[in-house]
Amino acid sequence: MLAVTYPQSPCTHLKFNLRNEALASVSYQSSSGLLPNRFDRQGGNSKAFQRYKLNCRFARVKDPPSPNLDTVKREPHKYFDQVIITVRSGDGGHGTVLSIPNQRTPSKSQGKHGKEKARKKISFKRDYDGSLILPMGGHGGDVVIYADEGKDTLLEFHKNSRYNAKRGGNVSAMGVLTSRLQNGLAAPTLRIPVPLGTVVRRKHGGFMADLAQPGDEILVARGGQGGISLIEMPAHGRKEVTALTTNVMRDESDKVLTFGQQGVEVSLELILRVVADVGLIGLPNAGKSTLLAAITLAKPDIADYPFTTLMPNLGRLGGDPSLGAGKYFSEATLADLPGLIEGAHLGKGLGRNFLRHLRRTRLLVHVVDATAENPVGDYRTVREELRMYNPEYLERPYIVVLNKIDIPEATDRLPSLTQEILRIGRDKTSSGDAVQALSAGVDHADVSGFSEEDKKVKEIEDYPRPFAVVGASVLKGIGTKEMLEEIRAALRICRDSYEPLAP
Ligand SMILES: Nc1nc2c(ncn2[C@@H]2O[C@H](COP(=O)(O)OP(=O)(O)OP(=O)(O)O)[C@@H](O)[C@H]2O)c(=O)[nH]1
Ligand SMILES: [Mg+2]
Repeated sequence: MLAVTYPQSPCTHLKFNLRNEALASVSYQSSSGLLPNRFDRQGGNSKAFQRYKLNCRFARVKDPPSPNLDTVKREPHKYFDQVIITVRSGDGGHGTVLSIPNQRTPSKSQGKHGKEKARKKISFKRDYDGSLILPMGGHGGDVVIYADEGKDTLLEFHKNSRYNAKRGGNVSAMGVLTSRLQNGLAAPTLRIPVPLGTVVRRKHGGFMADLAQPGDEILVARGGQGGISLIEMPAHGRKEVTALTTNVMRDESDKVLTFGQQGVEVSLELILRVVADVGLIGLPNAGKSTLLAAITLAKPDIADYPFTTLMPNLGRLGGDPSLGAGKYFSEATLADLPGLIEGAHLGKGLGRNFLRHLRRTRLLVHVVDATAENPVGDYRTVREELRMYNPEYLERPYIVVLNKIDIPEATDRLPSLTQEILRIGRDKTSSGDAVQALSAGVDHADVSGFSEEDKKVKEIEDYPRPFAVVGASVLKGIGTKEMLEEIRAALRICRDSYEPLAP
């Protein structure tokens, strides 16, 4: 079934079956009214969308509208970071059947020159052991997938999901064996570039490769071998076809074939895991994209509605001048991820799809909107989502940015919010992991005097406290310098404690 969207009415989805008959037209609004059209189009895993999907399977439109195909555009696939492609390596080129040319014995009358001429005629290509070398069909093209720094997304694979390598060339000559016969041309390798951090898996099989570094590559389909050539020899008054090698293909009647081997077709799943040093997380609208735009050259979409960011944006942080040029930490990559909401680990919002991008990050920057109704509750929600998705993410060093402190209401709350957040999580003296090294360097606020309720929550919230909590307005540039210093300091420590990064 093909889902199409009319550009004029972004909330309308028309379902078509393969014969292009419309099955139903659906229009819906989110109940909260919060979700913008862009989310509606992309957020197919929202409950509302799934319910409608089920309903519309049974609904048939009596008079299917005949859409003007020029105005219909395919809805972009929501899983931009996951795609299935089919690749096929090239078939091998064919060999041929050749006959030995007539080699008349020179007569005595031809003299010395005649004998030499006749000898030249039979100087075919021979192997080291003297056996004849017959030309082979060209090797079919292999298919290789490689990591390319110039690629950012897998989107193009949704438009083109089939890749065929070329077949090898046939042996061009037919007929008589000569010394000049060439092998068929080998087909070039089909090289498919993918972004760094792409994992290649067989569709119905296992893991094949993790293309994390520039130049990483994997041969996913080997081209077919070129067909061999046969030689026709006169034997007992009739001609018999003989293969000069034992490595031959035979048909059902045991006849030796000169056909090249067929290429192979494989379906592959490509999964993009963003490779970044720092992952920006937080609820929708917290200001993650604004933060990225403030400290890097990236230009992500920013808007005052949730789910503005639909796919991760990457930005590069300039080198730390205090370390000097050429020092081991000169820059870091930041990934701004779509906002997480409660239930993200179950696939709500856009969350689950993107949570896996955190896997390759060393440091998390958790952005909290300090003007929100309950910033500490929001903070907890996101921590809880991380825990539900993968408890290891909770152990990852992180910094909390209390954002939007340009608004007076947030400025007033900043000290109390900072205190509250610093009280959540594992005590710096409790046994821990490498993150403890980070916590040890932090001058945490006074955490004595927990209430009973706090103590209970602490049991669940058994994760390290943030490396730092900073107040900032990334929009107005307030506190961004301090925030950057904290990010850099944390990254320096991460580099020391977490080499090499787990794949
Ligand atoms: N007053 C104020 N507004 C801010 C600040 N930072 C961001 N905003 C505003 O908050 C809104 C959301 O900002 P985004 O950067 O798009 O938020 P986001 O976290 O990337 O949102 P999603 O992509 O939806 O997850 C925009 O209108 C920003 O202008 C800030 O420091 N102060
Ligand atoms: Mg954003």
